[in-house]
Amino acid sequence: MNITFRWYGKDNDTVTLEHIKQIPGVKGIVWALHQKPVGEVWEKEEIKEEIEYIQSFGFHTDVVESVNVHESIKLGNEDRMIYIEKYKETIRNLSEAGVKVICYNFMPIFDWTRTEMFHPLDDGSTALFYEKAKVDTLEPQDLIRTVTEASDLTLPGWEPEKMDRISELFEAYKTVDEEQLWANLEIFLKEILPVAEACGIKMAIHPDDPPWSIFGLPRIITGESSYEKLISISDSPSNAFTMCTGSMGANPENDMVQVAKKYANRSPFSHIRNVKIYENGDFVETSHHTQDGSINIQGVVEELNKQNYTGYVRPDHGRHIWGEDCRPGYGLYDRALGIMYLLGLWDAYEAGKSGGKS
Ligand SMILES: O=C(O)[C@@H](O)[C@@H](O)[C@H](O)[C@H](O)CO
Repeated sequence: MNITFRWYGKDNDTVTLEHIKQIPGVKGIVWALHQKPVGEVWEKEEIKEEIEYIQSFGFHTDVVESVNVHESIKLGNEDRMIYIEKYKETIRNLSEAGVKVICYNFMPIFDWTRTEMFHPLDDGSTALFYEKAKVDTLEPQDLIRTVTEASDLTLPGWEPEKMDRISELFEAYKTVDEEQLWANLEIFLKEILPVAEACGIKMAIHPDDPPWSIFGLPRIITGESSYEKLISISDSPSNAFTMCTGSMGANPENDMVQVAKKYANRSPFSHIRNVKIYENGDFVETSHHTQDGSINIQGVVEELNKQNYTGYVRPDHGRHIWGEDCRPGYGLYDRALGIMYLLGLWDAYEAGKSGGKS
């Protein structure tokens, strides 16, 4: 288990690399060029500058999250090949800089979706919250306002340029159902995977969050059957997954321990976090502690340990605790606590293997 921490870049995050350096066990920074418009090539010089800065703190820069996929590719527009070619160039440039894993998603229009960014919890902290009835009745514009007004810093996947084109995009997606979206993903994968494979890069697709359709938009990376379909599209070692316990696990039908058992070997990157799911379909993000949420985080780590998992792992969304003012879900403190929990579990399972000697 190679522990990493997501960081949004200088002047784009309330957390600094100096802070992250003080969390035990963190080996690498999960990074991206967040200022790049979606679809543009990430140039060698700008990649170099970013990774040199991160590496000067002693962190590796093996994992990029995300290189976002241009909407034209997901929609299957006429100009998609232009963006696919640019994506390939970015893959090549990242591989030259030593990157090993690129996380991406194939969700139409929105990235992760929540109805409240700072929902109060009983312990006095706040956390991201998804209220099903609200999403079922809200207009997308209202939701966009909730998400974008929650932070002065732009949230990936919710870029203002894209949000300005929202009606146009909804119109365009009227002709794209699940089957069509799969077909568009297949074209994208068949184009980029040979390039990624030649470069030794794993393309780790992130599950849809939440893993069901919202606002009538198709969502296809939702559970084990999606993984099987992805595998059937290409058996390239570069066709890989980001296992995200909190995204896929928000649907209680997805047993994340089983998912880890079956797919950890195809997941070079894992996001580990917990959510508490309510009977009405709402869910709230909790601490990583297994007993606080609905996901068996302990069982997932046990499974990863059994498999001697060497992939990259990061704690994911934390609560906002101790008065921290931060990006929604991306504070320092609760994610640092999450890491300590993951490391504690891991070390205990390791010690068990060697009869108590760790
Ligand atoms: O929930 C989050 O914050 C992340 O896990 C996603 O935004 C993730 O970075 C993207 O979906 C990957 O493309």
